[in-house]
Amino acid sequence: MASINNVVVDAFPKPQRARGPATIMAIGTANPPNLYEQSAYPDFYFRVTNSDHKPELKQKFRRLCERTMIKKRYMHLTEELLKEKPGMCSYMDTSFDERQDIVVEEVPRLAKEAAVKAIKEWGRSKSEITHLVFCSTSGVDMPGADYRLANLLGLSSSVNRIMLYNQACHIGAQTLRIAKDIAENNRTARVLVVACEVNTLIFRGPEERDFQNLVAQVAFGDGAAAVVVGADPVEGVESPIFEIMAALPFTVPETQMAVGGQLKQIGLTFHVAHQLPGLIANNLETCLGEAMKPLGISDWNDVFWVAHPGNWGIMDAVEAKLGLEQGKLQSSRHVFSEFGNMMSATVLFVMDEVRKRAAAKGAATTGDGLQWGVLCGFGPGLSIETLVLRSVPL
Ligand SMILES: CC(C)(COP(=O)(O)OP(=O)(O)OC[C@H]1O[C@@H](n2cnc3c(N)ncnc32)[C@H](O)[C@@H]1OP(=O)(O)O)[C@@H](O)C(=O)NCCC(=O)NCCSC(=O)CC(=O)O
Repeated sequence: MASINNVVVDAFPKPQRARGPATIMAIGTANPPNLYEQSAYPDFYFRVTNSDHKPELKQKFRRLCERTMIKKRYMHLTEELLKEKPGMCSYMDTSFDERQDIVVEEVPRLAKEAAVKAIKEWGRSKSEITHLVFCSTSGVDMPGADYRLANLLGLSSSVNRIMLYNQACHIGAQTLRIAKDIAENNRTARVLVVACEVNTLIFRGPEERDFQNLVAQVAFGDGAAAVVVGADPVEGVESPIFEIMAALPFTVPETQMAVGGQLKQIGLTFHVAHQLPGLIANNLETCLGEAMKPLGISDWNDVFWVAHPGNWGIMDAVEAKLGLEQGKLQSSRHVFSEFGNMMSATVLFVMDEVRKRAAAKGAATTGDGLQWGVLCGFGPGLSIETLVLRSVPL
């Protein structure tokens, strides 16, 4: 009986484990064409939501916009489009369906723009993409945005699709953790990781008593990022950018109220606790210590940083708590100020910025001249994702 079982088991193909670590081989990003200067946003927002009769609230909103330190954001929504959808401009009207109609189309469309760029940089045929790991906080659908994206790109009908909806910011780093597991356990796997956020669900009119809604309106921008991950790169064909040496998730106990949102008939509501910067900063060192233990690194200035920015206060708190030199979070601050918080896609934009900045200044490695780096994602849970990256020579 045992030998018959062995024959049956042997008949199935066994995935071959990779020799080396999962490697990031390409990064592509995309944003919608509509650019909003943060300094002009209060005028736009109060006009389209018919709220100009609330000058004090508008002044408060203007101060919040300034406090974010965001300069620009990109959004799918335009004044023309919003005029056709008055429910989305109100504070409390039932408007889920009209929001959903937009994101079902726009999330895969924007994702495709980023994915096409990543596949082009990767340099191999899209038919060689074996896995698609897609995350988005922008709506839900059946079949999902992963299905639509696979069709738009013309991926193989046997591509192994994974769709992660409604997780917010840390999921960008988490998709890389999932891709690492896939790539290292399947030597020939080539994983297209895509994070796409079209924050149409969050846009709502202002209301004096709802501070959390005002905060949600000042910070989020639309963006998509795509990354190709695989192990054992084919020499002369695939070019490594970063290797993913370790990936550690951590859920901070008793902090589920720190950040989160609810999908409702009025859209996606969002809340952030005032304590969030401190909570992240106070727990990050434990995560970094665990992740970096095999390397014996405990000075966080000895590594390059790819951190989800969250907001300006979070970056200030992390810098202060970990004693980071000014400039360590330069790429995070740059992406936040140029694009706003694009939730899951943001950390992948930061990774792109780190390698581009390194190349532009003639650094010795993709990690700003350093060998080792950390990639951090923060989101509801409170969830902290920590990845250890190794750069490659430039
Ligand atoms: C909006 C912010 C600039 C606010 O910054 P601060 O927290 O430092 O605000 P502050 O203390 O200076 O206060 C600014 C103004 O708000 C008022 N204010 C503060 N708290 C208030 C409250 N609970 N109710 C009413 N008003 C309040 C203050 O009195 C002040 O008003 P006045 O001006 O009248 O004096 C910042 O939180 C931000 O950039 N947020 C971006 C969104 C965000 O945090 N995203 C989540 C990141 S987490 C993430 O990315 C993970 C994920 O989402 O998954």
